[in-house]
Amino acid sequence: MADTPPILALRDVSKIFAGTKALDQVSMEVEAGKILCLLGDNGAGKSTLIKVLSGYHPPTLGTVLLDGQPIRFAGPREARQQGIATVHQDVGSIPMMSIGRNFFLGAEPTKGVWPFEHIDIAEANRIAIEQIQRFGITRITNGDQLVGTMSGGERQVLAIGRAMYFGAKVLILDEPTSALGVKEASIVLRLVSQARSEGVAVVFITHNASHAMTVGDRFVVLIQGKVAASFARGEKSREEVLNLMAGGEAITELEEELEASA
Ligand SMILES: Nc1ncnc2c1ncn2[C@@H]1O[C@H](COP(=O)(O)OP(=O)(O)OP(=O)(O)O)[C@@H](O)[C@H]1O
Repeated sequence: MADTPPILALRDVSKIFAGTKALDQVSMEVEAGKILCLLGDNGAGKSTLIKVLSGYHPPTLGTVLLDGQPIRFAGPREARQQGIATVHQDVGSIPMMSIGRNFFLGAEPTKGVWPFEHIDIAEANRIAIEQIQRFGITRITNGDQLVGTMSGGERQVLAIGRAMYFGAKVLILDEPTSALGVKEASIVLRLVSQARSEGVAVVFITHNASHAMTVGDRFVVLIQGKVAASFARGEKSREEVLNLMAGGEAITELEEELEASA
């Protein structure tokens, strides 16, 4: 039997903005049931890469492959329809909206027959609570509760759980843990590994090497738009990864400077 192609892949993708090469011949593969960590310092090109993967930007050069077939998304909606879900750090949730309404945002279950059809709030609440509880948020039991009362980690869980409930095949998580404390981050990391065990392909964008190394199967380090390193779990130490992310020399220079002044 032939090998199954990765769900999503980039082949020699470059993205050029008015003279700035944000991505320079990037190749990578996103596989079902695996967590691919995308690491890089500010300005390394992570946001641009997310936008290419999620259909916002067509690549200037190179190819995006979906299930092994070249594809040019017309826009983010088409990528979403293909099962590529992106959860941004601010998760786009509306604080004054209830958890149940937020979970469905426009896709609420309805009750009755037109013209008497109306949104089934009780059903929306029941499903939203069932899903967030499934992912470990057991303290919240009422779907009428406002999103604004949830912690940052809980909101991430709501957004990621929502994407999974609506059938995401690829989950692109943009810095999901960076604004969170240790305990909150661990709730999100647990959910990320749960998504993997349910067969979702996860792209985990972060500049936190420890978080990445806790859950990652593969790692891609971007420096100035280029893939500076690509390796599997266990192939590099945390120090090596940190060094790579910092561009190596900068950290070594700093260490020497600090040693000299000690
Ligand atoms: N729409 C755009 N027009 C012009 N230049 C852009 C555009 N988007 C990104 N860039 C440039 O591309 C480079 C990579 O930016 P990008 O935002 O992808 O990096 P990043 O790794 O996501 O950084 P950060 O973590 O700070 O968001 C930067 O030099 C940036 O100025």
